[in-house]
Amino acid sequence: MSTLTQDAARAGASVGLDGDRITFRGGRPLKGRIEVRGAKNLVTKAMVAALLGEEPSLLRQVPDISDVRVVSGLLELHGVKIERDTETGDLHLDPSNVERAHMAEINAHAGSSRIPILFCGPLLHRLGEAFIPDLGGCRIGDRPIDFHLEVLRNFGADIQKLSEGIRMHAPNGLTGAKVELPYPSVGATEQVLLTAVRAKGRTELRNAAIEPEIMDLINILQKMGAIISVDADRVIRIEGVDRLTGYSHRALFDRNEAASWASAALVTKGDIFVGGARQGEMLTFLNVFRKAGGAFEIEDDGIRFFHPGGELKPVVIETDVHPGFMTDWQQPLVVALTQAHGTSIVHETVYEQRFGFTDALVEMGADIELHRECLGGQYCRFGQQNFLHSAIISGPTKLHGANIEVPDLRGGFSHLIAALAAEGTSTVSNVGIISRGYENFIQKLEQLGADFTVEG
Ligand SMILES: CC(=O)N[C@H]1[C@@H](OP(=O)(O)OP(=O)(O)OC[C@H]2O[C@@H](n3ccc(=O)[nH]c3=O)[C@H](O)[C@@H]2O)O[C@H](CO)[C@@H](O)[C@@H]1O
Ligand SMILES: C=C(OP(=O)(O)O)C(=O)O
Repeated sequence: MSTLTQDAARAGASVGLDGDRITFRGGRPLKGRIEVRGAKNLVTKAMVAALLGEEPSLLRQVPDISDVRVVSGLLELHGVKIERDTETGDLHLDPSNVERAHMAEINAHAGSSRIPILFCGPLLHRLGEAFIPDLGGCRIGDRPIDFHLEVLRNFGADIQKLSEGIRMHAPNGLTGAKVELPYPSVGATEQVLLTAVRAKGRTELRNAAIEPEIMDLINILQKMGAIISVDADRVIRIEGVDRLTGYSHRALFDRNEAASWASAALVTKGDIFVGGARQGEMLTFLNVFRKAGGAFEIEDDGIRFFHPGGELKPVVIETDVHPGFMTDWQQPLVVALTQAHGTSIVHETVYEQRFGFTDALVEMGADIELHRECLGGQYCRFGQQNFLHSAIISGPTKLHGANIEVPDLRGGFSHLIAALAAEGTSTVSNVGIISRGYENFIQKLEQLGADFTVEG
């Protein structure tokens, strides 16, 4: 069994997906209402933040996704008591008895998610040492952790790389530092936040990421007693405090899931009301969605995304850090762009290998050419290298059914919606991965009228 397949099986099993393969009969518009709950990219970090508190925390709107299960498992190994109500989405985390966990038990979670690297600061504060297994997450580039390790060294951590995982100590505790990131990495910014809040003295972070999920993590840390200020020029300042309490927080909605369903509505000529979606965090997406010919209506309790009839239009997009066009929105939108009249260009500047999913779309009839050059106006780290990180999509092209294998989370969702838009029957395998970030996607597809069979 390949590691990818193992990931998929683990993810699928954890959400009760009967099989790892779905056969779709395409051509029906997706119509109806679905709900999105807390963001995968916030909830998992908020769970780690609970480790820093001296009292229990309550996180609300937690989705039933496999990344949440992986992080719950790791927290439990460290003695955090977790109670979960999947119906309401309430998650109670009690960190009163944080303890050392066995390396072998932690290693059982190796390759499951990227979140374990964020345990470093909280565990160093609580226990003086931490062991971090090899990370997982989507294979959409090399995804090094050099910024994280550099940040932790700046705070005073002593780091040892082992054949499996990383071990670290902080014999003299952790002390605030001045840090400048080479690139506004989401994870490295969170690393600084989760470490600095209880470090001795002040921390100044330059070139920080400012994604909405990071702002919501800052909200949580402030509720716990942290002192954090955010300047307009990507500078975050943190004054370390001696103790933090628990928190009670309603998690920010998953804007990436919402954008994915929006693209599903566009490509299937459908009409989807995404309950829980909000305008503010999706401004950049909504502009592009409108330029591509999609329509939306913003309500107090969600956003209706629909194909208003007429032709879809080509767009030029460069993915970027917030407030730019989020890289996680790119893959589902590319499927819709195969139906636009004209040539679209997508320049991926966040990950060097995020177009692997397009092979399957080409097999289904899409006209997509990948290029090594930066096909966009902005500086990109991948330009002078051998990475196929720009795409030219010419449309409209009829999509027809095919047998395809899901490569990663967003690529997988893209394959589902391509199969739903295609003429004829498609079999999509390795679908368990999709449960990493899309709660109850099978039930949601059913609610929206998709025609499919889950196979064992
Ligand atoms: C669980 C989670 O929240 N995942 C999100 C998070 O991933 P993640 O936090 O892993 O993404 P980063 O923002 O850190 O990565 C951005 C870029 O920085 C590079 N880099 C990062 C760290 C490092 O130590 N060295 C380095 O070179 C990466 O290879 C990548 O090219 O932000 C990404 C960018 O918005 C999203 O696509 C992911 O959905
Ligand atoms: C890349 C993603 O996630 P992760 O960082 O968890 O792999 C994603 O959510 O699209």
